[in-house]
Amino acid sequence: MSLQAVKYSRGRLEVLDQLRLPHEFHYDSVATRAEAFDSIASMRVRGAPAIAIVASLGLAVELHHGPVPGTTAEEAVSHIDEALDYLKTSRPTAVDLGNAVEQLKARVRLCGAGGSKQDVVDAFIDEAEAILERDLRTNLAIGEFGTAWLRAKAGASPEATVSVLTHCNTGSLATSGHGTALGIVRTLQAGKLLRHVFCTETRPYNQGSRLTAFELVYEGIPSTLITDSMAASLFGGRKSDVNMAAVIVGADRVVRNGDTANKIGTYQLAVVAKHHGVKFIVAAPTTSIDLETPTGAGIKIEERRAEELTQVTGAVVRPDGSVDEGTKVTVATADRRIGVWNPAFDVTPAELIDAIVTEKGVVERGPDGSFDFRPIMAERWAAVAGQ
Ligand SMILES: CSC[C@H]1O[C@H](OP(=O)(O)O)[C@H](O)[C@@H]1O
Repeated sequence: MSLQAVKYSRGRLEVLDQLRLPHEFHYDSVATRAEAFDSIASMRVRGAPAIAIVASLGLAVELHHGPVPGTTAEEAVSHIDEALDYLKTSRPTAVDLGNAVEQLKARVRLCGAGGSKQDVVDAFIDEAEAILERDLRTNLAIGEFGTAWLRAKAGASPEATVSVLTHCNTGSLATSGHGTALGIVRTLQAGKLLRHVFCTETRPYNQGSRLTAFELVYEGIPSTLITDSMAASLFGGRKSDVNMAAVIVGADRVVRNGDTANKIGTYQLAVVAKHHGVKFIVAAPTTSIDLETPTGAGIKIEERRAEELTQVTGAVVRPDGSVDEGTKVTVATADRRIGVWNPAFDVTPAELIDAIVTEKGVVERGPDGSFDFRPIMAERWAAVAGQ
């Protein structure tokens, strides 16, 4: 049984507050679009698929309890469109949220033509619940495809188990369950192909040390936590008994040529992996693929507030190691504060990625150094090409 980022039944959504992990296990009730927005923007819930799920279900719960303004189907469609446009602004980089918004809008528009106001509300709730239900199946398929690829291309076998490194958190706390990159780790473990998984701390939010380590220990998966700066030494000094086969990461947005936005620090892991001959694979549902953006240059990278770097776990650790709980830097001292640059993501160029594992199959980098998603996303390609 893995940890659950969300608990949902029709009319009720509870979201695990990941800012409190691993010290405290607390679920917030989310019953409105505003509560869903705040949970996402504050990163109490995070992870590209989980963000889309909470936004969709948070609005579904609000609509379930009503009242929904207006009397006609058209008024209901317009009300929902406005709410979805608001939720889409909660975090800009992960494309799953934008794709879920478009999927939900299309469903209610279809129903709005000739249906009643209640038909539109029911259609929205059904579609939001379908997004939740589909996510777990997607992650299990990613796990199977990724494991098969590692067996074929990285020599994973019960006789020659492999070690992998993962960055950030892409497990049950970032999805509806099983996970994407961490889903491949779970499937490797279930198939007795995993020797060891290394997870990076993933500063400054510490998704690795607070969330991934928590998931791995919770399930007894053999694992070691390292700081983000230790990866090169791990690969460079890797002993044969580690058998480091691949870096496996998630994605917030994969664009048409395969360039991939993911947690800050991913790009440097790709460079180090290339230097040391370690495979580098991205695990992402097709809902994380944005065919409308040609290259990584078109990806908006979210920048977050300086305090995420200057305050560690809500306190400031003084030079002598003592902790000052909740220290706030006042305006008077602002001129003495260090400048901070805090991009939440970076872009790994396609040329550094060996394969992108989706629920519809694995796409490998082509001879021209980019990726061709047409074989697994023909319909979406046609729609984009037709624009
Ligand atoms: C399957 S989660 C994908 C992706 O989302 C995470 O970002 P954040 O924790 O800021 O929401 C991270 O980049 C994961 O790789």
